[in-house]
Amino acid sequence: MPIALRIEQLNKHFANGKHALRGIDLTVHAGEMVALIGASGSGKSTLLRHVAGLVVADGDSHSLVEVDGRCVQQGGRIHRDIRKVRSQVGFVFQQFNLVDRLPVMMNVLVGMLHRTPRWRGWLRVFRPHERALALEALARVGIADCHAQRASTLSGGQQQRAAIARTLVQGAKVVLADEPIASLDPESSRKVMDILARINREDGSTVIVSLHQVDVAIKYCPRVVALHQGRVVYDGPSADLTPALLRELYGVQADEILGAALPQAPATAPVQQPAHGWVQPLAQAA
Ligand SMILES: Nc1ncnc2c1ncn2[C@@H]1O[C@H](COP(=O)(O)OP(=O)(O)OP(=O)(O)O)[C@@H](O)[C@H]1O
Repeated sequence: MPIALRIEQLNKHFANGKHALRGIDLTVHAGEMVALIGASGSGKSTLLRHVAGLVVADGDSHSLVEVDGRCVQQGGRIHRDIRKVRSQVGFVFQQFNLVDRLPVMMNVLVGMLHRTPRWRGWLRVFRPHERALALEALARVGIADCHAQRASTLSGGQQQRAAIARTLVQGAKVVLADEPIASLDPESSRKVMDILARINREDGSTVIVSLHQVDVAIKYCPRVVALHQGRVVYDGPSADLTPALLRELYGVQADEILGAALPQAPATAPVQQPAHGWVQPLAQAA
């Protein structure tokens, strides 16, 4: 399988001195569905934003981020052809990032702007076949009947599905979803996760989704990457992520990411080390 995402030696200090990412190395193959988990502040959003080229790594580093073989940023500098790479990367935000006052259809058509002449984007002139594609994308996410409504009139779950439809018309090979279900009710969350899984399965898109709760990650993603204080502390099969291992990796923070669905293991339960995947026990990572 070709490599969809390559991250090497990624370090990030913010201006306030916060060391948000610490030596991240990560390779994701095309067609994988990967969950990024970790407690609040562990660096999930920061990592995804580096992949999309929205945040730049430390300037003095030897860092590299490549998507689909193309450089996003290297050594703390965004690549000059970033627009080409960005067209391959769909970003789904926790807060949907739709334009409230515009119709749903127009919000979805925005995903096509990278391949339409600029004047058409300004004047919002889209061809019938482009509108048909947008409608098809809305049908795939189950909200075609809402296409003429203003985005602000949709429920949170519907807005998130519209945001996913936007990545569909974009033709993104890699979909980054940053806590896409964090502000949704359980039923809307299930629908959004089902849609992401379908895009991965049916279109072969690579999906990297950051999630707060490990039960959702295990249900939908064969591979989990766990962050703790800006480091990867686990990278392996989701099936091997037992509550006991999570407690070993996260200590008192484990309950935040365990979610309600997993049985509570006694804190003293022996930890089964998986055959592979356990990157660095917390005690050694500190
Ligand atoms: N622009 C910024 N300036 C300073 N510090 C930042 C900035 N963005 C993020 N941070 C800090 O970097 C760390 C990682 O933040 P990040 O948002 O990536 O975590 P997260 O795992 O996505 O958290 P959450 O699950 O709460 O969204 C946090 O300590 C956060 O406060």
